[in-house]
Amino acid sequence: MKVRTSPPAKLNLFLEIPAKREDGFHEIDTVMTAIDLCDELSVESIEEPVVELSAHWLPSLETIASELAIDPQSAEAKQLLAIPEDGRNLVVAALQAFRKRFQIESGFRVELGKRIPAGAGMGGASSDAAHAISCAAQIHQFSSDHDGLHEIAASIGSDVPFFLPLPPVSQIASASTNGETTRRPRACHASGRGEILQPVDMRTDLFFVVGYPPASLATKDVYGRLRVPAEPISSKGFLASLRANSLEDLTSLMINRLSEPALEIRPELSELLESLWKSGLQPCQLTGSGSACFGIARDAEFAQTALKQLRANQSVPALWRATRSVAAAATIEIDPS
Ligand SMILES: C[C@](O)(CO)[C@H](O)COP(=O)(O)OP(=O)(O)OC[C@H]1O[C@@H](n2ccc(N)nc2=O)[C@H](O)[C@@H]1O
Ligand SMILES: Nc1ncnc2c1ncn2[C@@H]1O[C@H](COP(=O)(O)OP(=O)(O)OP(=O)(O)O)[C@@H](O)[C@H]1O
Repeated sequence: MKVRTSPPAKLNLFLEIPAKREDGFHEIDTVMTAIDLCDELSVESIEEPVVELSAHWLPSLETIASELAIDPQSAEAKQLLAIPEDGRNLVVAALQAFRKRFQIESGFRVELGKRIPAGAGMGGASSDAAHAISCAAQIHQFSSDHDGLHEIAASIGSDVPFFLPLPPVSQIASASTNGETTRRPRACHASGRGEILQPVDMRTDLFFVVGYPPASLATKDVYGRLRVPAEPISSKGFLASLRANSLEDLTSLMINRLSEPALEIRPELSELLESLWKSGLQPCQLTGSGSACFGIARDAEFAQTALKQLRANQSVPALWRATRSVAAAATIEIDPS
């Protein structure tokens, strides 16, 4: 059996880090939405007890390198655009964990088409891993509610559970019971290490322009430079504005506590942020641990206008994408071939 899905990227609209934990990770207080910038994943069951992955850029490595204004044969491109095909790829790690957990003898053959840049703070690898788990569950006829799926996801990475369907309401920590709860929301509040998820009722779509510069950032390095705030800001006010769809309030309430350490490592990100701001996309900020930055547009048309302007400005090369909020969890199609 072969199935297909399109793992989406995510943006952190709000990210505060209230504390460092004993286990070396940090407590986070974040609001994330998935966006319609998606990879393409196909997963097929095979008899051999292995996980085989082949990965490539969409539409091609050359096109992506040209947008980033780098030579596709250069060492820089090799470092920035490398996609591991072995156990370092979170898809392989997730499917191996799935086979081990459920004692599955057969293996998987996976094809991965990448559009989401890595080391971008857009959760691309995490989304691929979560969607691979959902595909494996579908192939082996596990319910998408199976407890084990969230456990496998959390063991692969802090951002991975966000991209699975949420557990039924009774299992969601302090879930709202007023009908706004859904298992495939466009936005979630995440706490703990990132695995305690609560859906957020976003009244309308949000529109964005996202920019990824020719520079990646390692999540570990960015957290490593963070100074935990003495007085963390709660996401409560931000969540209230998001529910009320009050874009003006969002401007003053948006925050990413990882911006400061990310900008210390990559000061050139300030130019990317400035160009987003100048094109009228406000508020704008870094997503996750960077290096991608985004700005909010008032509607889809404004996002397209800003996109054209940003692409015309050759002095700040980046993968610029106009995008909108979508559900994070997989919709899986059965491949008839
Ligand atoms: C920045 C965010 O993207 C915000 O959503 C996430 O917190 C990062 O999640 P992620 O990339 O899935 O991170 P992981 O792969 O679990 O961890 C990578 C490294 O980031 C740091 N890390 C990550 C998550 C967290 N809550 N606290 C941390 O301190 C740890 O040093 C860890 O070794
Ligand atoms: N499926 C995958 N696609 C691309 N890169 C992957 C994948 N799995 C593992 N990697 C490796 O993981 C590294 C970080 O990729 P990832 O997309 O997780 O970073 P990120 O954009 O910072 O996401 P996050 O916000 O989850 O930290 C890459 O440099 C790459 O070598």
